[in-house]
Amino acid sequence: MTDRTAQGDSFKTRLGQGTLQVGLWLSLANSYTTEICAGAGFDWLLIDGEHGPNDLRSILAQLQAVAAYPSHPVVRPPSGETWMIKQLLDIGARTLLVPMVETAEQAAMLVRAVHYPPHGVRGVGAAVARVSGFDRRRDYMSEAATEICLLVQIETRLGLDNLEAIAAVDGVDGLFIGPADLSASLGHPGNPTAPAVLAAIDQGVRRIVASGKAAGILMGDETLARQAIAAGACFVAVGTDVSLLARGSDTLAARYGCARPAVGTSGSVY
Ligand SMILES: O=C(O)C(=O)C[C@H](O)[C@@H](O)CO
Repeated sequence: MTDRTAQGDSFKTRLGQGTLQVGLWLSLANSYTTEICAGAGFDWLLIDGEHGPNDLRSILAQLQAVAAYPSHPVVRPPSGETWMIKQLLDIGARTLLVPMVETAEQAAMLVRAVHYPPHGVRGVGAAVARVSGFDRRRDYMSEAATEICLLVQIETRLGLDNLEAIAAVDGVDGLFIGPADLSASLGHPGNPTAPAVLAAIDQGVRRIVASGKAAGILMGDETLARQAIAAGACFVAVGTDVSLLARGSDTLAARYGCARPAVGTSGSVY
């Protein structure tokens, strides 16, 4: 697998240094479009198994497609189930973004899920898995702990309340604010740009940075993305494959007068 870990320049290393890394969100669940996006040069690419129609095999195909490029793949499972995490790590995901983390206890369970005993509960099967190069990497078991990067999503009122306790969990490498879910949890569903939500996002990013952990976010609006970066966010997804295709095709259709009118009035930041 291609990664910059060997050169001491991995996504995880740069995360620890607070170096800005710009990403793209991939929800199309397709290795062909993922490869197109990998060629664009983003620092990282989020393969979304929570809301994108992915399964283990489609995530595997996308990891294989990205491997030829320097962009670092981050995989989001639908939830933080231990068995899902084991399967994703075995197919070669090094960095996971787990949605809906609300307590320190939940974060500690996730840390245990990504590590082998005695520090965790990850099942041992790397010898037959892609992550070890099918046992051609004999040092995988001893190196896994330093390579794996665990990111958790803060996207509810309870998660915000417990932010410092979650950040204090050893083994959590970064905390990522989810504006869509957070806006719903704060009483503004479908409106992540409501002033109260934007204030909570700004405060959340600053609290994560103050905790010493890396802060991340998805923000497709450039002004808001740059505000998050100014507040200290260092892994920032700035758009989605879906919106690039949808807005690009809308725009082209409109130029020839065949666009369908948009429905509804609420704006999206994605
Ligand atoms: O809550 C959020 O925002 C996220 O977690 C990202 C969304 O899931 C993303 O799919 C855009 O809606």
